[in-house]
Amino acid sequence: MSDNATYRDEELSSSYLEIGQSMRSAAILVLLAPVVSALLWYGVQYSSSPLKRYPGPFLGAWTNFYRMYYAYTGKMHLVSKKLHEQYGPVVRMGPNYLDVDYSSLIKTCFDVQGVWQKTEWHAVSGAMVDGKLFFNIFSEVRAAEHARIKKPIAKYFSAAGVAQFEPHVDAVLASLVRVFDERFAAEDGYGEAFDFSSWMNYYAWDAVAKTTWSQRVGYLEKGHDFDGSLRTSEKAMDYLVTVGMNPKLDKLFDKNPVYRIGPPTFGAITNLGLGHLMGRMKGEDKHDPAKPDFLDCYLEAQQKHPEIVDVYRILSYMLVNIAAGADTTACSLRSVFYLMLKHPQVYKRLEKEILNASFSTLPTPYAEARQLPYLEAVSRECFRCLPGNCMPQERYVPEGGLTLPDGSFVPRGTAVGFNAYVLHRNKEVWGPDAEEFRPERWLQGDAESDDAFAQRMQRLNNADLSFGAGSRKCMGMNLGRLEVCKTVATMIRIFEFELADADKEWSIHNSIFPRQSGVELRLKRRDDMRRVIADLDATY
Ligand code: HEM
Repeated sequence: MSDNATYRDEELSSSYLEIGQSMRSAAILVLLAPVVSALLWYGVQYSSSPLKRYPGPFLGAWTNFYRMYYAYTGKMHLVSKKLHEQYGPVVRMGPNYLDVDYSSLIKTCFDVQGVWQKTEWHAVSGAMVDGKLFFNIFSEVRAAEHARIKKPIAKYFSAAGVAQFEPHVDAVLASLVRVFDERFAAEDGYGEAFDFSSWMNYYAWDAVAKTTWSQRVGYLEKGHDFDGSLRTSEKAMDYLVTVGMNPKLDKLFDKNPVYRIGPPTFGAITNLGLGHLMGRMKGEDKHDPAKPDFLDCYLEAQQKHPEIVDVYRILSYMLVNIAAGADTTACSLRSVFYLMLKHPQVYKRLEKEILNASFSTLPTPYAEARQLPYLEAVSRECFRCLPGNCMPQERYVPEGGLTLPDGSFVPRGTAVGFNAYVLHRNKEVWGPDAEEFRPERWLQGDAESDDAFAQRMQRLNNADLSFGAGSRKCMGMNLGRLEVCKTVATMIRIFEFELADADKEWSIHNSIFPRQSGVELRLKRRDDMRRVIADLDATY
């Protein structure tokens, strides 16, 4: 080969090399461009954010994936608490989100007019109906629309309104007593250990279904999640808390118009509700007219407000009862039994109060159970220690902004969140024993004057977020309290309880509702109760 030829070959291969290199560089540039742009975008957002002054975890200030991860783990309440211990009352946990531990702001941020709107976190639980987004009373974030759909049914949730549903709760409670007696009481002494956590779910779901359309779902009788709805509900809540931290992702997963990826839908319960609604409208859904249910009330609301209440709306009212009223009540009942039995002196005192009361009948009428001050104190302490909603209750700062107690100014459009689990442990509000389970804090002290007690209660009530506050306060609070109070009074009157393993701790997965598992109990029928249980069985 000549020198010339060699030279040309080298020249050729070097120009190929150059072309190859520049193509590689171009490819790297193409690949890097989005990353660099994203970093630039994040950088500009970060450095220009008015929330930059607030402390918090580094990643939280950059991306919502930080909160999303902890929501997914079910430990958000513990993470928030730890961050507040580290950083103080205001923690920036998201690019546009401040988690605050100031109960003095509850009145402002949870206003009764609804100026402080819920964030899109809640809207993730909206559903697609005929290609349109449909929001229920919980998920509707627009204040005016929320007020419009709430108005026709609000009165049925008042204390007097829910009193008419008590016979339904009695019927399901009587079944709970019978099922517990048959399955878990021994002839003499305590029976086998059982999973109280699951049974409270069965009970609460059956009870809220019964108050809503006069029929249980059937979990108590069957003794398991026979139609899969309880598992579906857990998955739907897991989805809501996780994707709710990054609501744009909801358009990809749930509201995707091309292909819906998830979460699972409440098919079985929706069909059950729809069946009752259609049946009732045709006069085929038999129920005792002397025992009205929510569905009767919603149909009455339709008569009075036909422009607001159509068939879809009635179904939505019914389903929100189940979604918002079942797990919350189950969680509250688990808390009462677990925390009370973990503190034997509390159990002894409550047992004494209940056994000394002479109830006119069993199940204990709510009007009688609510007269027991220690029972009320124990329930409130349980709501405080493990609130039924352990995720932050979020609102957008409206026009005019918000001045925090430290004097700093938070601009309009910022999301602020109040986690009841954190606020209920604030030592400045609840005292140095805020971390302790101490029902006595809800009672008048021996040396405390009436005035001082009233003032202290006022302070505690103002700081209590167990049922939310303002225009979006829990609509079912009166029913939830009725169920918890009479269930505890009835069960303790009829049975003695103990923890299967006094040293074992429960586990909690926070998915809005703090789902407790591992609450294993044993029970024993009280000596004088055999006859009463037989009578209950015959009556209900
Ligand atoms: C002890 C049991 C209960 C607890 C601890 C509880 C707790 C709560 C909390 C904290 C909220 C506010 C959530 C937020 O703002 O993000 C709420 C809202 C709500 N709850 Fe309950 N709840 C209970 C029982 C019930 C029951 C039995 C029903 C219905 C039958 C119900 C229906 C609702 C509804 C409809 C809302 C939305 C209210 C609105 O946005 O206007 N709850 N609940």
